Amino acid sequence: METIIQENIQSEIDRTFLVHKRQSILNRTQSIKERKALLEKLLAWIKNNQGDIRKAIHADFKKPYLEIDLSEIFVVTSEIKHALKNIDKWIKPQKVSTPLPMLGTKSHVQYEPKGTSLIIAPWNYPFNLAIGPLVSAIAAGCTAIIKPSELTPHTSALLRRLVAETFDKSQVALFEGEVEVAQLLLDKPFDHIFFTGSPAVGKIIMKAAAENLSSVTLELGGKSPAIIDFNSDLKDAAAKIIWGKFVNCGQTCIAPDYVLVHHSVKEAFLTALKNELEKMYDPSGKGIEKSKDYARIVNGKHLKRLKNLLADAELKGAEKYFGGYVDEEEMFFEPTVLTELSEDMDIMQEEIFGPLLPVLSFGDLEEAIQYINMKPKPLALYMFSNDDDNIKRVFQETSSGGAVANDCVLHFLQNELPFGGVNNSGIGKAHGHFGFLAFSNQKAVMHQRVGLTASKPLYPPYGFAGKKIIDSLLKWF
Ligand SMILES: NC(=O)c1ccc[n+]([C@@H]2O[C@H](COP(=O)([O-])OP(=O)(O)OC[C@H]3O[C@@H](n4cnc5c(N)ncnc54)[C@H](O)[C@@H]3O)[C@@H](O)[C@H]2O)c1
Repeated sequence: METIIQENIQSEIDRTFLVHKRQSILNRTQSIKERKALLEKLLAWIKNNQGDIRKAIHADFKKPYLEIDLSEIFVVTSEIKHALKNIDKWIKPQKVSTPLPMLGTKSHVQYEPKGTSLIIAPWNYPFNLAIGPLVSAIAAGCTAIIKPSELTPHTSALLRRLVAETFDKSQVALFEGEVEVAQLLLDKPFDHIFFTGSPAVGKIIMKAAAENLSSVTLELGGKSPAIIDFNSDLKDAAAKIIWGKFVNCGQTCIAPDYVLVHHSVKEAFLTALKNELEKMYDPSGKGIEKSKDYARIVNGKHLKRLKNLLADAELKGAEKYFGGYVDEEEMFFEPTVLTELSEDMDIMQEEIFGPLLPVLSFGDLEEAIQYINMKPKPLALYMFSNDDDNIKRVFQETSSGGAVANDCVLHFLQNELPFGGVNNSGIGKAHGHFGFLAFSNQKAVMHQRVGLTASKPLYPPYGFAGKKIIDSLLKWF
């Protein structure tokens, strides 16, 4: 039975890929007006179905409506509006200047759609991370096949409806399913693969892409640090870290993974963390599990993984400063702050991706910088300080996909910035113009008129005239 289903999906994938291959060639002459029309249709669908989007994501892991509106819907609608506003500018061929040895020629960069694209999305922002990259694919003129996460079935079903009601199958298609479906898709020679997920699966994707030399954008994860300098506004920093860490129940790729706080303000910072946590998630004092503003863990497997991280840390000497309560039936995991950490704990090696926050201290900034530089490069780095020189120093002496001073997570909303990681946290960039570039081939175009080779002196049989030209090139340029 399973084999028959597998064969059906296989033939459906084969057929869809072929259709997309043909369409992607036609798309080379697609007008900007056509691309804008597709984006406007997408925008209208989202506006008309906002209630259904909320319901689907909430059904998957009780994400609060306000968080859905901000981090799933607004992020995507602003991405679409930004593309609609800028697409004419992005598509325009870019003239380049002509260096002296190239006099007599004329050159420009032409943006052509890469062609067929595959978008593989994770579960943690299931709408945003499937549709956000689709906006860039459409803006660039690519066809797209989306493979949403199997862990958020309500959102996946909604995405299927969105695609069916908005696009012609030849432009955008969607395949739901488990890992096997992703693997069948990955056998196809896509022109570009845009993957969002874990570094471990990112490596599998890159290997599969290598078979066809498909280009890739890998939006991965990692351990993003937050540094609290001795002179920072502790109350403000604590509030921002509590929000950045516990929004979406800590299941955010750019959540601060752990905190490095200057030893002189550690106790005051921990007190501020506790105060801010209670203010946000337990204002009535009835317990955080009663809060409607706190999401749940996506499934039992992840809940168990987080419980194991906590147990391993406690076994090796970590102390719970706050939290630790778990209700398995409700998939509730209380926001938990840990101190007394050491490097042999799993929690200090793996991306946490849940509501556990280790707080470590450092003596001077050099120590914090060295600690970060010993680990794989993070997706984001947050620096809370009142000293601009210290901020500048940390940003210069560490490497991360993004960096924010005196806040966290917010850079995701800034469409003018490239979003993505570096090495272990990702390859390539997304959002706005950078997303458009990810799905575009930057074609080098030159027109010869009377340039270097026009009178053929550089061709064999080599003679005096050719030698003279080469000699002067070497001498003067
Ligand atoms: N950089 C970003 O923008 C960003 C955003 C969100 C999440 N993330 C990262 O994603 C991870 C969490 O999401 P997840 O658990 O859904 O990630 P995941 O890597 O387990 O899965 C992501 C997608 O890949 C597919 N997949 C899983 N195993 C596969 C395999 N062997 N072959 C082919 N496809 C496979 C899944 O079906 C899913 O659609 C975290 O590491 C997080 O940091 C990164």
